[in-house]
Amino acid sequence: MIKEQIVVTSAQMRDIEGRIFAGGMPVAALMEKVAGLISNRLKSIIPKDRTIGILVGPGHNGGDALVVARELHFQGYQVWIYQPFPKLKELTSQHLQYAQSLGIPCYQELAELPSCDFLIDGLFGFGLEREITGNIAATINHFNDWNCQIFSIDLPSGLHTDTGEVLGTAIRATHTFCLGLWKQGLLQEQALEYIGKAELIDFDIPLADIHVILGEVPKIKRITKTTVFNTLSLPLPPTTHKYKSGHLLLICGSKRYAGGAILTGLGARASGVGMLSIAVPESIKPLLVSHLPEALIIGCPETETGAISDLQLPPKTDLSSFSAIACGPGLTTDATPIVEQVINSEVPLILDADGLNILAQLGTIPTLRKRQNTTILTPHTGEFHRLFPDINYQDRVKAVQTAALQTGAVVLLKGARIAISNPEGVVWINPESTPALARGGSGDVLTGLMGGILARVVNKQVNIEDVVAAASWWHSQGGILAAKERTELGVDAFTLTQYLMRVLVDM
Ligand SMILES: NC(=O)C1=CN([C@@H]2O[C@H](COP(=O)(O)OP(=O)(O)OC[C@H]3O[C@@H](n4cnc5c(N)ncnc54)[C@H](O)[C@@H]3O)[C@@H](O)[C@H]2O)[C@@H](O)CC1
Ligand SMILES: Nc1ncnc2c1ncn2[C@@H]1O[C@H](COP(=O)(O)OP(=O)(O)O)[C@@H](O)[C@H]1O
Ligand SMILES: [K+]
Repeated sequence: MIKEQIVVTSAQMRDIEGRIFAGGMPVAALMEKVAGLISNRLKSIIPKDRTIGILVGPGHNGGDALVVARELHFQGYQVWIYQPFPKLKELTSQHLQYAQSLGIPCYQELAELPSCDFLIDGLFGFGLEREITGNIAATINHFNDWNCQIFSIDLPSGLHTDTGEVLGTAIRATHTFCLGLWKQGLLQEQALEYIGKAELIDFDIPLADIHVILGEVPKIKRITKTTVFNTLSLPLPPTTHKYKSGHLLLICGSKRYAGGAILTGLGARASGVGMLSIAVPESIKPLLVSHLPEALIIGCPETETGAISDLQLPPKTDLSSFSAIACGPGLTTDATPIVEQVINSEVPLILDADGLNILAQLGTIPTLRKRQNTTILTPHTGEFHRLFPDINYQDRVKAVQTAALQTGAVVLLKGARIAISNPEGVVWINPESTPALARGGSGDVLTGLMGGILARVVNKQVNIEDVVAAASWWHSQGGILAAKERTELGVDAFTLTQYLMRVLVDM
């Protein structure tokens, strides 16, 4: 298990820390170690001639901040401390006393504060247990109005450690140094505007202690590069052939939405799948052939509205000839019988877009209960609500767990932080993405990419949720790379497909 993959709640973090202390590690020694690591990171970021304001809370988050203040003071930075609480935990109080004895200016009143270039937020960490109100809330709002960079220790003060919810008010950090293990709240969409750039400060928590509290296989994990690499099944075996590298059937597109079929096809191409077949309405077949010459384009009879009316596969082929099917982008809801047909097949299946809208019309849970093989659903929040009107998707982790449990499918909820669950409640969260992906068509690319990976590895004893996670990570990294080179406005869905391969090259 890799530390970067692990996600904890505040209760789990407290239990893990409890084991470290029970093992004999002195609390004060751990605080020195943690704060030493934070100070070193800060030294590498903040130029020497700058003034740093340190915000100190009543608990050990404040203690960490005071050790940081001391270390930066000795390194020659101009440092001041703001500590508005009447009562501090003992260790925190001792560090405050020592900082005062060193002559570091300490203030209790906002009005007295000098200006500064950077703020360090050590008001609250994972010990925040209730809404922030009154003076402290006003203080946080005041600092948010200062136009300077804020580094939060562990998490921005005011965020709920598990849900990322703002408890009254919260520091809007530009950087967050998460301590030891990733806190669940930092991966929730509602926290994103507060955490800035987040990084993990690894202070050597023994894996044995983590295992005791989280189990050998933790339920909630962050997707990392390693997850993806393990899933992609590389390098290719030297004696492979095209049918051993998977055969994906895409069912997508209509006269109205022809572009969606192209984007899904280009996403699938990037996966390296051995064989790609794409079923589309006959009238758009020439268009698909011109964009994807390597794919077998199956022109199907169409309805008056230009949707596929009959899945006319080539001779000697039926649905069971394919390793996986991805169905939905651009279909329109006129293709209902086609979606019913693939749901009734026994082939591993991804449903997206209109595939999901049709599933919702058919009745999500009873329809999926009939399926024997793997099903993956990839809704955005609108589609999720249509599929699961009774599930509250504010808590996205719980929402995907419930949806997966109810349907037996692997469920991916799209958004800034994609959450994925299998029916046993094992969750992956995609920790990094870019709003540059919030554009029409980028979901089609994801469906194709995921379909291709699924077809390649489905018979190789992989966990299906790992495939879904790998596709999500790869897709987001493609967006991040494209945005870096082309700005956040330069990542249209076609361009995104051109960056996917680059992600692997850089890996
Ligand atoms: N042993 C150590 O030195 C370590 C310290 N760490 C730090 O310790 C932190 C956890 O420390 P604590 O458990 O002391 O908790 P915090 O420092 O997060 O805050 C708890 C304190 O805030 C008070 N409080 C909670 N909610 C409040 C509210 N809404 N308004 C006013 N006061 C409120 C509590 O009564 C308590 O005094 C971590 O976040 C991290 O920064 C660990 O990460 C690493 C190890
Ligand atoms: N704010 C955001 N930050 C990061 N990724 C996003 C954001 N908004 C959307 N995305 C991603 O963009 C894709 C959009 O997919 P979708 O909503 O299906 O669009 P479409 O159907 O037009 O292709 C998904 O992968 C989603 O996770
Ligand atoms: K903090």
